Amino acid sequence: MVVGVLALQGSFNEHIAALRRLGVKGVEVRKPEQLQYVSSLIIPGGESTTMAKLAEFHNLFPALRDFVKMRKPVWGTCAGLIFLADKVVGQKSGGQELIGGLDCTVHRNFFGSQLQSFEADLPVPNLASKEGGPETCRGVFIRAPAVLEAGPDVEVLAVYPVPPDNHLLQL
Ligand SMILES: NC(=O)CC[C@H](N)C(=O)O
Repeated sequence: MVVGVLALQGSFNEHIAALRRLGVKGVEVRKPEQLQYVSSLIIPGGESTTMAKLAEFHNLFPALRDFVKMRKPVWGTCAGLIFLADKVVGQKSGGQELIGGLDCTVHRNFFGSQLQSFEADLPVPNLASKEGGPETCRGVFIRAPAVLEAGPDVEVLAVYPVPPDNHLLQL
């Protein structure tokens, strides 16, 4: 099993290093043809507008969409999640190209700027009972997006509750 990591911009090195710690072979993907040699793909965090421009420049979108359509496993972290969403709000003017395939609406910068970044423990009871891991998972929210709506076939693994008086809900 070889896991591809989209290596255009952002935290691809960290994902490759995490795979190495797990004993899984991870390879950097920069060209469309490299997708043929990986069984699954991670799209890292970073800056989704920049990443989309680079993906467009390298003509990666058609191959990425085919990869998703073949139902091969794809993991999106932060900017990677934005890439995979069917719908995005809060885009820069002119919009940005998406891969799509994940039936959800994502707000690109829901939690604000870099200064508003934070960490929180998220309860993951279903994961813990199915996989036997810890009851919580540390969430790191760096200029983080939020999933505002998810379709009926999307399984939600963890939720970060936003208080009803939070300014973010007025966005
Ligand atoms: N940590 C991240 O990947 C942040 C994503 C960022 N909000 C974006 O628009 O791309």
